[in-house]
Amino acid sequence: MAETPLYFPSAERERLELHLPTRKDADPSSPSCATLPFVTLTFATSLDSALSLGPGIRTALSGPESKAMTHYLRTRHDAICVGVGTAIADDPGLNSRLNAATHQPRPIIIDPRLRWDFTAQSKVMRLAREGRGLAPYIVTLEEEPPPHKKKILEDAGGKFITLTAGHGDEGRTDGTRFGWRVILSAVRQEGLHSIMIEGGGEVINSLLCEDADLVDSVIVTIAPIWLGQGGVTVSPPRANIDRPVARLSDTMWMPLGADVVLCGKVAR
Ligand SMILES: NC(=O)C1=CN([C@@H]2O[C@H](COP(=O)(O)OP(=O)(O)OC[C@H]3O[C@@H](n4cnc5c(N)ncnc54)[C@H](O)[C@@H]3O)[C@@H](O)[C@H]2O)C=CC1
Ligand SMILES: Nc1nc(O)c(N)c(N[C@@H]2O[C@H](COP(=O)(O)O)[C@@H](O)[C@H]2O)n1
Repeated sequence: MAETPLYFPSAERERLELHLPTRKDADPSSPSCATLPFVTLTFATSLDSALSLGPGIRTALSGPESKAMTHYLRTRHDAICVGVGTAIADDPGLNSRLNAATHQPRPIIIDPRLRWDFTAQSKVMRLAREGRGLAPYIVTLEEEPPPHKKKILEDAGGKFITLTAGHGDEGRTDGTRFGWRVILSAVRQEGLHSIMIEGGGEVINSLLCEDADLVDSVIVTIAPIWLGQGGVTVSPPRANIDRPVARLSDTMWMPLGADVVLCGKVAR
């Protein structure tokens, strides 16, 4: 059944503008056009900092108004990133279903060991084949992904991006952690100038813990609900016991339906 398109009013679009990538970020003659993409960290959280009821449980937090905002953000970024945990748990579309959307973001899935079976009935591949979204770029450690998977992915316009693990391995012993700077630089090398990072918990916590300065803008939907213990939470490990991980400056709070959206920059 066709989904109803989402609407996001122009007054709210204008309020978000300061927190979004600009054309300058993609203009090679501009100093803003850097070697890394413009990074927006954006997710929906409960009052107890949970993204979902638990690993593997798709949980709707955003109301219709803030969901429309997220789909507007998807039209304003070249790429959209989630971890393999989210790809498996949610089977997300990662496209924009905004009314009259003219731009779709490139899904980037961080999947070092190729756990996600995108070849079966994944929504993101179906949308790509239907021309309603783009096929994913899958960031992996595997130097030789299975040829049949490679063909399916490439036929739809996607690809595997093989990176080596490095910088950031401290927190993991299995050697499968990419440094975020490495991931972002690979994304930029694909000609993508802006990326919204949606989650899930491990993606967000590792990004904030490793280098919150990589984040240019934060746009968080806060939903008026406590999910309770056992959820996937945003709570990055602290490098220094007596220092917070990061603080936001230039904050703007925007009520949207029953939710409130917090925008800000990581204070430097
Ligand atoms: N409320 C919201 O806005 C959102 C909610 N979610 C929820 O989050 C949950 C999934 O979160 P998680 O289980 O934490 O999974 P995740 O989506 O963060 O994926 C974790 C996996 O990604 C890979 N990964 C992440 N960072 C990596 C790095 N730097 N280097 C190499 N590999 C890396 C690893 O394989 C890791 O096991 C789901 O329940 C989903 O519904 C996800 C996105 C947004
Ligand atoms: N903004 C927002 N609000 C929620 O309540 C959510 N659960 C999420 N989740 C993120 O959106 C993805 C689903 O996207 P599709 O609608 O299927 O395109 C999900 O995978 C999370 O990244 N986001």
